[in-house]
Amino acid sequence: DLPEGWEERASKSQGRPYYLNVHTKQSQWEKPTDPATSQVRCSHLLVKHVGSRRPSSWKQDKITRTQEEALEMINDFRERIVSGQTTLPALATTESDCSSARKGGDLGFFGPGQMQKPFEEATFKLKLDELSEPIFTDSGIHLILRTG
Ligand SMILES: N=C(N)NCCC[C@H](NC(=O)[C@@H]1CCC/C1=C/[C@H](COP(=O)(O)O)NC=O)C(N)=O
Repeated sequence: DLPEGWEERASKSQGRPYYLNVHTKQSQWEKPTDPATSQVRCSHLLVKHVGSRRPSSWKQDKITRTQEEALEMINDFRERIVSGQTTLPALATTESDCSSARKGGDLGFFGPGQMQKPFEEATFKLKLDELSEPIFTDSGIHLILRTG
């Protein structure tokens, strides 16, 4: 039978089973041979505000914008990505208040317990290549793109 963390699911369209990683909700056609990983990968764009746990960044030594202004910026950025005018990695490079900006927002792989809960839960819920709604953490307001 299947290695730990995998479940077999009947595919409606293809008339053959696919396999679901119960930790990351990712699915695949190939029958798994290894235990399911609980690691996911994402890139994010963070806009900090005066209420952020660390209201400072590579962009701005003292961040004074309000949470409301940060949300307006995040919504504008999200529109520009959804409309295809730009991409999250490109925008994160110049606009993100996180040091990951220098890597297009890439945070690498992480598992449960590493990131603040709202961020972790949002990332695990996203499908591959899906862009989140604005996500609020103590760091500020994020857009998350699931990449792995
Ligand atoms: N494992 C990896 N790659 N790095 C460790 C991340 C530690 C983690 N960080 C976060 O949860 C915030 C929200 C999501 C991303 C993130 C990035 C923060 C945001 O900036 P800050 O509020 O710290 O100034 N910058 C770096 O940590 C935490 N448990 O505090």
